[in-house]
Amino acid sequence: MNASIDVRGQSAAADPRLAGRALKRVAFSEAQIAARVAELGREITAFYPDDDLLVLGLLKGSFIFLSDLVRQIARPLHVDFLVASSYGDATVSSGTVRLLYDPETELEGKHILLVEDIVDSGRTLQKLVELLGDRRPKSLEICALLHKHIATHLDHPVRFVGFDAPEEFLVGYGLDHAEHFRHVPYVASLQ
Ligand SMILES: O=P(O)(O)OC[C@H]1O[C@H](OP(=O)(O)OP(=O)(O)O)[C@H](O)[C@@H]1O
Ligand code: HPA
Ligand SMILES: [Mg+2]
Repeated sequence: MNASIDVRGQSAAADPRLAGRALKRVAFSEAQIAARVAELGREITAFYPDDDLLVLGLLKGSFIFLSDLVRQIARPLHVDFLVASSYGDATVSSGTVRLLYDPETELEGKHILLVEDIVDSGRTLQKLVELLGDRRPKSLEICALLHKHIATHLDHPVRFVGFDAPEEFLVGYGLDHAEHFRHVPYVASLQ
């Protein structure tokens, strides 16, 4: 295992969750994430004027972020999920975003907040924004924990961003590589 120690006070070496798999360095520690998620919750609470907010979590990657984030939003809301996949076991997008589950909730006339773990190539977001836009929501905003800022073809701004992310493949706090590392409580670069 690579024994590099994180400069932000958390180490990915000697973490029993990794089962001997190497991670290069911690990019965002548990404490940093918790503080930023609380700030995002305050920003989102202040942003929405009335009661019909539907928070749509994009699975699988957003499952931890979403569950932490909604507990920091101090207003009524509903939660539903979308499931999409494009990476499989790879560290680059396959280019095809497969929608595996579509929410049953009526979206028309509602404020929708789509919650993503990471915006990388932007393909996933672009496809979902087109799909959700067709359902005539009252508003559609995006909240992403991590944004690599390399997407060139996003029609819709990402209104709420947790952290600007390095151009490295990141895992932990919901993000996987070949389904490993989702339960790691910090975000680390793979290699
Ligand atoms: O901006 P993009 O290049 O499209 O990448 C971002 C998306 O890719 C990942 O999903 P993945 O296909 O790995 O599915 P998962 O959430 O189940 O891990 C990630 O969780 C985002 O949803
Ligand atoms: O950096 C990443 N890590 C995990 N999943 C991802 N999906 C797109 N980019 C990433
Ligand atoms: Mg994935």
